Amino acid sequence: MKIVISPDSFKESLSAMEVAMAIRSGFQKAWPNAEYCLLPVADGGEGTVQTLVDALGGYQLSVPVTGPCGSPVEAAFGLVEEGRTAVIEMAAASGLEMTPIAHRDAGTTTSFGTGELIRAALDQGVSRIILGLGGSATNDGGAGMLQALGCDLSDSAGAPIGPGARGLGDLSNMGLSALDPRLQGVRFDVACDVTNPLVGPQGATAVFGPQKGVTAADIPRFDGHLRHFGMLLEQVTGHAVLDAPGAGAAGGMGAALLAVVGASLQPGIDIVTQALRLPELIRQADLVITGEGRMDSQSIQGKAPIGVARLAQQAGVPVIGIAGALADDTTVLTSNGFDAVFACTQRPMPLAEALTDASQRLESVAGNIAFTLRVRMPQSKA
Ligand SMILES: O=C(O)[C@H](O)CO
Repeated sequence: MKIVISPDSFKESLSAMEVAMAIRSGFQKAWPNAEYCLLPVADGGEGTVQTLVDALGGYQLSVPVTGPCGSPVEAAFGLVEEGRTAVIEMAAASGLEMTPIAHRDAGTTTSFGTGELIRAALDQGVSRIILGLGGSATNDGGAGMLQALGCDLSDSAGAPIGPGARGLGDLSNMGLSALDPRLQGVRFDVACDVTNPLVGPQGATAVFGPQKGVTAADIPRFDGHLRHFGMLLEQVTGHAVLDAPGAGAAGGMGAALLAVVGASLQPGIDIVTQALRLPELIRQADLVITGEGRMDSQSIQGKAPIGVARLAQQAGVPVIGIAGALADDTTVLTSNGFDAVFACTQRPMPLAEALTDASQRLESVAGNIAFTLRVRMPQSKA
């Protein structure tokens, strides 16, 4: 039996490779002789650089940039294909995980550091940038990133706007004449973790703002700032961004990249699975297992496990999902490719407790699933 194990990370507790290894350990208890193929995936968010550097062979460079809260941080990006392609994760410079809970305020957090990371890649002379969007601490539409690349975003008095979603509220003018000229010679493939639009009920602020500290009262205001920003982007660049799928990824950074550097926005999982040759490997498998820290209705907006499940479904190979936590109504998952889904918390517990020992819990549930797969119901009782 050949089993492909392709999970995403369990955020804030296990890397994608650690998840894959825990699942394999559990399965080996019941299926010690199965052939296991561990291919951790990512969806454009945190873990994308590591996954692609491992798959394509390359190395990482670390540079100092501005963190989401304005203080200096070290952020790494990958160089693959003999240095011709850079792989950047916006979450490395402007991510939610690097932002302490008490400082998660999308009103002020900035994507400036992502722009600095892009500049560092340009310094290496790359001709292609794969930029992973997702897991951001920001809701600034990528305005900070554009400023770091030379874009003039100013208020009605001509002063540069301040950081974050609040700064965006002062935006009056956009000028691209001082944009880094090296951007013109670079192809941008943007790997989005979601397909949400920039604004509206499914937009960046309404759906992902709350996890970045946006209060219910601030949602309409910040959504309005992003709409104004999107309209200005459309006016200045001629690119339609307001309804584009993926424009709302990473706090609206998808929109800025689409408009200003003519990026192609693709589901991150598609870019990653192609690089890993996952479709081909799944076709040769008997069973596929995937998972993520949480699987719910947000997962179907382009998250990695759904991408893996759909590949398995297309290949006619059974696929099981394992998550730290699941949607109350799991039919949203079973009607989108999964044959079965399991949560690995066996009793109610605080999140902090669930995050510790996640590996053991995962191994234990994987073992139970594996033993269940050995059970044969007598025909008469089936
Ligand atoms: O960063 C975010 O806002 C979410 O991961 C969606 O892209």
